[in-house]
Amino acid sequence: EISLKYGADRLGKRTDDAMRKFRDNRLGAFIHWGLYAIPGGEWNGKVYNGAAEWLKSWAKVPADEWLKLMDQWNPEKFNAKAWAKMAKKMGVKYVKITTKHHEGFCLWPSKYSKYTVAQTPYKKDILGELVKAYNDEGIDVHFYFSVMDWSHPDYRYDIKSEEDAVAFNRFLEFTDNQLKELATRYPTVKDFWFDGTWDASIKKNGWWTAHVEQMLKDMLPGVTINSRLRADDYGKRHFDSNGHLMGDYESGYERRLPDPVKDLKVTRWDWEACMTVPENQWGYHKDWSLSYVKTPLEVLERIVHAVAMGGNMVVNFGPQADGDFRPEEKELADAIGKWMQKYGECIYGCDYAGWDKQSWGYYTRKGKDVYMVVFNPPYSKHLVIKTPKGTKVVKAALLDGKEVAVKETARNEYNVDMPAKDPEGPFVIKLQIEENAGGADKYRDALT
Ligand SMILES: C[C@@H]1N[C@@H](C(=O)NCc2ccccc2)[C@H](O)[C@@H]1O
Repeated sequence: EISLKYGADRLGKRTDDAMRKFRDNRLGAFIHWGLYAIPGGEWNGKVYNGAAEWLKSWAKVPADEWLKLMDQWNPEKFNAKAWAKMAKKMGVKYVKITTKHHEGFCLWPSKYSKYTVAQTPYKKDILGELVKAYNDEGIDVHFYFSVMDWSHPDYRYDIKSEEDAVAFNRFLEFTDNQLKELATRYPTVKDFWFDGTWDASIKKNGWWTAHVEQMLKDMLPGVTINSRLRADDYGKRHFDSNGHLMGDYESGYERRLPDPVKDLKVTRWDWEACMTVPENQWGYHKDWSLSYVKTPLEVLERIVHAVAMGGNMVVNFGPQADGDFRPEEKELADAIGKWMQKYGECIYGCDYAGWDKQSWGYYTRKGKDVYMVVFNPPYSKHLVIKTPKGTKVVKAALLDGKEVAVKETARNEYNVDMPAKDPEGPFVIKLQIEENAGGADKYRDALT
């Protein structure tokens, strides 16, 4: 191992209550809301099929012209309580809100910028309304914060001169001030999820990323920080030059998930994935026909896949400029919520089970309970289980208590019957197991 000043501060998972809550929450929602919701992917009559929150970049709009969108920011349908009720009904335990995206527009009245809600016709503190509304519903609030800020003249993509260094140091101080402002104004925030940290300018200032994590943890004990903030002494990001995870959880699974067989290494640390419903739209885009849009079932499978591998999943919502949600997102929240209402015990507080994945779906585990989450029922009507050495399946039952037959078919192998009544969708079987069950069995391995 090489010595690092700005590498990982800790080895292994955090075990304190705040991190346990982060982990046990498992299911979150992202809210990407900013000026980009106004044009919704269209600029000067041309619709761009790239990510809508990057329209400024695709259409090559100068910052001062883009920020004029503030004059149109007046979400007359915005109702923070309604947003919080929708999140509650979906069954999310936390919501990550874009306090400031790459465009630099702040959803809170920051005194360090003139590009905030305070300088729009809406005037009011949207972030403050949302933090209160979600917290009142018992939902944790996490802050998304983009370090890269296209509105700020001192932002630099790289440091190539003394002038760059002086300007960027001013920018880092501005960023510190905004982060302290957020931590002071909204002390119930539970997490900071940093984005826009991939540029050389940040990689050359690993010290600053370590300082930000420490600054926020000093101000808000227990707060969690994502790995995407961090760069070490050599510019290595997420994992330091010794291969140790920086921050409190890996945040590299954006619109992708680890392979349930080949990538089991992720079960050794905490991680959180985030996903879009279209192929790649975080902010509101007026035309979702431009890419594939995932069905609620496909979103659900990704949620279960993440939890089955010991991770969290954050599902993205891109509210309209008027402050309402598009019908597809309302329907999605409703469908996921209905499933979570019935089967959420296989998600909340659950983790990687350590059993070999089978084709019918995923295992999750909470203490002694192992859950089978079935997405692909087999023609055989039997769900094959292969247990770890010394583990026996004692009983299997649906969550309403109705037992399903379990038959031992070989050493550590079982057939679990499909329920008699077609569940008509992904369903859960809860297993009662016995571990470290020793003793001889009746099976004989083949001589080959
Ligand atoms: C969580 C997502 N991270 C931002 C993102 O993808 N940035 C990287 C990016 C790089 C190149 C083209 C588009 C976007 C997106 O805008 C979301 O905020």
